[in-house]
Amino acid sequence: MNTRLERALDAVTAERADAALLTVRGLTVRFRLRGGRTVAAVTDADFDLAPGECLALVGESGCGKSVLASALLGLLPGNAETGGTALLDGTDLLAADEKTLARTVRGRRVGLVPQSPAAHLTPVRTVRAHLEETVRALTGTPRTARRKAAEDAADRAAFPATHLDRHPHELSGGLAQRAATALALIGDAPLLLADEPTTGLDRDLVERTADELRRHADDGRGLLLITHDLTAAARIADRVAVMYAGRIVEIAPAHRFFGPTGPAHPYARGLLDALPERAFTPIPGMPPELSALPEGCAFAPRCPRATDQCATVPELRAGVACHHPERPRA
Ligand SMILES: Nc1ncnc2c1ncn2[C@@H]1O[C@H](COP(=O)(O)OP(=O)(O)OP(=O)(O)O)[C@@H](O)[C@H]1O
Repeated sequence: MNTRLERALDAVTAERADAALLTVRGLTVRFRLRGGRTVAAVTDADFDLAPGECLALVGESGCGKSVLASALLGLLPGNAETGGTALLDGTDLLAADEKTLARTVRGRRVGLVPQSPAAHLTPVRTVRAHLEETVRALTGTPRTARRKAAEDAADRAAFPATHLDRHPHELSGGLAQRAATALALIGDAPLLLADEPTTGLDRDLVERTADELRRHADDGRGLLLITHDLTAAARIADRVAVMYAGRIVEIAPAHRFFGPTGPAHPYARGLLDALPERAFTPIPGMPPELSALPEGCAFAPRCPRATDQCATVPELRAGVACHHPERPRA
């Protein structure tokens, strides 16, 4: 990609960020464990999401992606302590009380495709009953039109009409995932959090689901796509945020991240190099325990570029939190 085109795309990205739908600043989540230990699940996350934008949140298992999404919906367990702000259209999601979240936020202003869909479906109700009830609760569609609305919702998420009368335990993981996506799309919430929405799907369904989520964003909604699937992220994301050990370590336009320029953070480069279609070289070592984080940059023990300077935590500057960011690959 030539630099003029890159600059033009960067300008579009910057313009979008000016009109943020969601503004997250200093989002921090700590879990208090018995015996006084603390899990630093999310630390100082800052990002914006504009209407019509898809931000992909990527990173290895356990780095805090789902906890961040749960914090935005007020769905954290009792041992969690949350700090920072997350403004959605004037409401601070982190400060809102349970009544506000239940009545006006969840499903209506913030939709969720949960990571474990089976756990979010009621075992004794069919998929059709789930869909019709959600249509009733979120859209006020009259009874006579609910059946059709439920079938349309299923179709949007590629859930087969032939399986609508099945119960959750009769669904494969991929079908449960599609049912959860159908439910999440019903309220047409301005912000959609999709936590691993393509897990358990074959590649063609991954693409179909990702494209449907992208269309949802194209209609002017914000989409936070939490995923391990960098191929799905490359397909639909406008920007990519990379988390490592609870912190966002890089946030970059997707065309730069996945294009010839590549990411600047050594961890983000490692994630891409681990892909089978790239170098297929895993990052050595393991992420640290979030209850025993090292001093300084948490990636330093695995980083080929680490120096003594990395004994202090690098701030996120110009989209990257690293003392020794990689130079762009021309
Ligand atoms: N209730 C809890 N009490 C203590 N620690 C928790 C709790 N819930 C989550 N954690 C910890 O928070 C960290 C972040 O978990 P999270 O589920 O957000 O990771 P993730 O990046 O979404 O991983 P995955 O992709 O595997 O879902 C993990 O170390 C997890 O063990």
